[in-house]
Amino acid sequence: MEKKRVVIKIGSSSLTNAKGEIDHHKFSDHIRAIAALKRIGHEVILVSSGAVAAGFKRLGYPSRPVTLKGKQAAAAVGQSILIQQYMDELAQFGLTPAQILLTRQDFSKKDRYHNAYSTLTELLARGILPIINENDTVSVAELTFGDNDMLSALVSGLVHADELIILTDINGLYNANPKLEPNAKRFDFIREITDDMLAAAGAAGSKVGTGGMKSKLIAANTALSLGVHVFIGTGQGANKLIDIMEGHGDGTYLGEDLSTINSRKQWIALYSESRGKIYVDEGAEQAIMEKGSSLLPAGIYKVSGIFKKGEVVEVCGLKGLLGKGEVSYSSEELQPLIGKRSDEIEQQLSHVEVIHRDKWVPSLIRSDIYE
Ligand SMILES: Nc1ncnc2c1ncn2[C@@H]1O[C@H](COP(=O)(O)OP(=O)(O)O)[C@@H](O)[C@H]1O
Ligand SMILES: N[C@@H](CCC(=O)OP(=O)(O)O)C(=O)O
Repeated sequence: MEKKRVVIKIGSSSLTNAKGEIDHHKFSDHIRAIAALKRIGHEVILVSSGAVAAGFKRLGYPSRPVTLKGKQAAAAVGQSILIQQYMDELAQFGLTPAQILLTRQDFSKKDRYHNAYSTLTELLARGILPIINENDTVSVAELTFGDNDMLSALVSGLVHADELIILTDINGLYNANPKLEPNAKRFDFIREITDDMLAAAGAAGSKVGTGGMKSKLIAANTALSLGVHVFIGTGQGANKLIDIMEGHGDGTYLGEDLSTINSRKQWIALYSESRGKIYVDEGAEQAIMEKGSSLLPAGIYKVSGIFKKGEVVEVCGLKGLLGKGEVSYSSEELQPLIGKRSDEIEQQLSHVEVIHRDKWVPSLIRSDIYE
């Protein structure tokens, strides 16, 4: 079995009840599953929500506070309750947690980012379970991660994780909120997050969760763009995380299975640096995205940047980025071919494909989602 680095995000609704207490049954279930995943050799980093949800009752609030100072005070109380619970439960499996509270600036400042990376890798090398949450008590409202879904996506990129598992109170993404639409259908596998999916993803389903499915999808999009596979769903029992890793999880898997694409395509998708951009019309977009065809000069209307034959370029459609591929022509050779029909240039060239389909990787994110 290949050892993988896995970030697991657990939402408030999967750790606490609506009264502002830890749900011991759910909590123990997660710990058993994490211990089982570590036992078979995977590296695990936990992003745990639940500080506000576990703390508000002790502060005398009847429900999850809505004011900033109320949330920050509840998080300060709840975070220690949470970590104490983690320490007690993990000890039964001989595991030790490490608490890491992060703010937005820890990602945007280069030195802090590198320090966080070094600390996390050192903890993993020593078999510790890092447990990350946002440093709610000092976070300024406008500078927060938004929610822990986005924090977990950024962490998964920071540590170069193979998988991000977002555990929640529902078994995946549906085409409508199933708590409101009983006939909603679940997606088992999604290669690309579309505008329709984002529109169908609604708000939080419980009194303690924040963000709902929409924030999970936006976070998943970020993780996919960082080369991390994502699972959103639920499960029960000690084997639930192992099942998820083996592809039998109860939820939605997102992203292309990069293990099935060849290593040239993998390199193009994840590591290559783009040297230029090729802009294509609707017909060409359809051909390369839906029909699995190679890119031909006829569908190209603009080329930017300076690149050599064999370098990687981005291909953009009318709405944004479509993917990346290795070009068969330099930018200089390509300019006079723009818009030409294949039969017009066939005589002069040994082949007409600008990007051969074997050297083309469609994007996992659609840039227009952010526009
Ligand atoms: N299209 C959808 N598919 C699945 N769940 C959805 C959808 N739209 C909204 N939801 C809601 O999102 C909730 C999960 O988000 P949230 O309550 O924030 O959980 P967590 O505390 O785990 O972050 C579900 O309980 C569900 O009610
Ligand atoms: N940092 C907050 C988490 C807020 C949050 O995103 O919660 P959730 O939607 O349950 O993952 C806390 O610990 O309460």
